[in-house]
Amino acid sequence: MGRAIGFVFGIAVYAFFFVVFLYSIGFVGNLLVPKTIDSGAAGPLAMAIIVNLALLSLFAVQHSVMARPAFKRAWTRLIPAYLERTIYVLLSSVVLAVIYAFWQPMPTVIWSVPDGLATYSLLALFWAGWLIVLVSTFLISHFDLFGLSQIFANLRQRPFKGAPFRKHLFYRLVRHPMMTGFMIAFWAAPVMTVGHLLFAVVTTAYMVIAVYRFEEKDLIAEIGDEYLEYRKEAGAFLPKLRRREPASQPGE
Ligand SMILES: C[S@@+](CC[C@H](N)C(=O)[O-])C[C@H]1O[C@@H](n2cnc3c(N)ncnc32)[C@H](O)[C@@H]1O
Repeated sequence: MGRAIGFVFGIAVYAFFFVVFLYSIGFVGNLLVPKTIDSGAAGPLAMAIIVNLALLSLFAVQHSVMARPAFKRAWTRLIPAYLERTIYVLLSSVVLAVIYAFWQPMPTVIWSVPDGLATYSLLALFWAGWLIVLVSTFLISHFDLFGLSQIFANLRQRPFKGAPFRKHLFYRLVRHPMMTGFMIAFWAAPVMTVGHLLFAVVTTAYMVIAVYRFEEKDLIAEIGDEYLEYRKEAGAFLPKLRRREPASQPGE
């Protein structure tokens, strides 16, 4: 009975996450959803900056603290281990929903590209960014990342074996394609307002810090030399430029 409830809870959390993910696209892209990054009446600028920075900090703290191995070890003494990822996904989604609900618009326009090719190119980049994010989750293991494999293994009373370390497709070129996708989606805006720029700058800074300060340290501790070698082969967010080998001379 407990296992079935855990399974239904995990599925419900995944459905909630997916709605929040779709809302994120609308929020950042000013598309379809009722509240977007630029919608609503603007209040005092200083207050908007304080509120928005507090909201983004809330996400950074929740997302980074709960992902640390030491936190997970302590946390899983209080909750069933198979629900750890599900609860992480739930709280991350709730914090994102809070950000979208309380975000303060800062509508001064920084840039606005002319209609036509420039706008279409940025919109294509915007959608490409989100697609890279989604595809990357499947390249690692979508169902592990969002807790579904864990609740399914528990339902079947099987041990959960996490996904192996991956170095294929996007991950052959860059070590953090999901973050690259987010960065593209956040910066590729035909109309960039002060609020949107604040969001793009802070989230990009957070992703760079979180990757170098936390995620890669954990990966090196877990995988060791293989990850250190991988760092030489693939760039963090952009593919490495490879120097062409000089053509060998006759007789060499
Ligand atoms: C939200 S994902 C982001 C992955 C990566 N930073 C990216 O941007 O594509 C974070 C999880 O992916 C795992 N991860 C990172 N690189 C991986 C790889 N190459 N293969 C398998 N798992 C990986 C980390 O251990 C962490 O649990």
